[in-house]
Amino acid sequence: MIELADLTKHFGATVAVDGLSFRVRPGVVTGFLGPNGAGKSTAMRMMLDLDLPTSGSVRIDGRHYRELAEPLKYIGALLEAQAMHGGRSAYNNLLCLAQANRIPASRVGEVLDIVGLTAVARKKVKGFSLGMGQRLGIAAALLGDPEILLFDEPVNGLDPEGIHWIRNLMKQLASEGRTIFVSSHLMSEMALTADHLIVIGQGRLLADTSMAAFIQENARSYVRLRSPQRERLRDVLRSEGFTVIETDGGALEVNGAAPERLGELAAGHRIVLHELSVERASLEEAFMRMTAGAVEYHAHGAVEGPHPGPPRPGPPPHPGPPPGPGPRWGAGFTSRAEGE
Ligand SMILES: Nc1ncnc2c1ncn2[C@@H]1O[C@H](COP(=O)(O)OP(=O)(O)OP(=O)(O)O)[C@@H](O)[C@H]1O
Repeated sequence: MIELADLTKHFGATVAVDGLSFRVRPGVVTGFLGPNGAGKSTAMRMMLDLDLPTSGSVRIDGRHYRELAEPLKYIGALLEAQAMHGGRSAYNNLLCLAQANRIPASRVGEVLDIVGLTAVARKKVKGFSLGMGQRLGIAAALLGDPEILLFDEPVNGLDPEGIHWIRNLMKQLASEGRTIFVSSHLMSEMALTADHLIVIGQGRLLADTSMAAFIQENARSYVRLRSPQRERLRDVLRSEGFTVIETDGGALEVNGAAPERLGELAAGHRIVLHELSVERASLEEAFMRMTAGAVEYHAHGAVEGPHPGPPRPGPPPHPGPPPGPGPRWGAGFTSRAEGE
């Protein structure tokens, strides 16, 4: 379990994380979403004691990171940039990490096996592909057999096979009762992986809910119908109590209806249908709608809710243009970011 209590981080005038409070629970994959610059990486870095909070706290199984005698045995992380020694082999990189954390050397072979790098264990890391590097980073995160794992953008730049592998690994780790917390900008992938979602915008909590509830509450599912007898169909549907939206493209959209019922109604009135399709609400649509008011930068008019409705109140505007992204440190668990 990870617990954030009123966690706040300022970088000069930039408020990167603003009073965040939530819990990440074991046994499920929890997705961490937010537009660029929302504060996801900063929050994750504070979970790992790589950035110091300006105020508030993070507890790992009830304790602060610094109170954990052997932190790698509690929490492992794959951050965006990995701090691996390119001139050393995969095996030696992990062995150094194991020795520094009093983890038996036998565990190195085990984690290399889990991530499928046994065959290249003695090869220098500088020759590794992006996918191999990600696998090695995950091996490092798994080294202490921790109950809690953080993954910051784990599928960035990976091919479909690599993405599939990481997805299944995270699900497997969660099914073992571990706490899995993962950030990603790939909505379709997140929709397949996460059971629960934490959504932030401009450093503040926007949602802490199940994947299903988030999509249901923030996006629309509807049935689309096309017919050469459009007006008749519309009148029949309305007389049956359905809410029908007429689109510019000539289709009819019906919210919250079973497609079977609509098809039977059309057949009962001898109305020809050219299309009867279900449009399921997507995580991407729900995310765009929820965060439309909370993006740090976006092209004019580029971010709009996918369907009409009152705009949601977003957090107040950002206090000012932030500096460029801060330096990224890997999962070496030793260095603090500059700029503090
Ligand atoms: N070391 C730093 N020094 C100064 N500002 C920083 C530093 N790290 C992050 N920031 C700023 O804090 C804010 C949050 O950044 P952060 O990287 O945590 O967001 P993010 O949600 O992970 O973004 P992305 O999705 O683009 O990776 C941004 O405005 C960023 O420019």
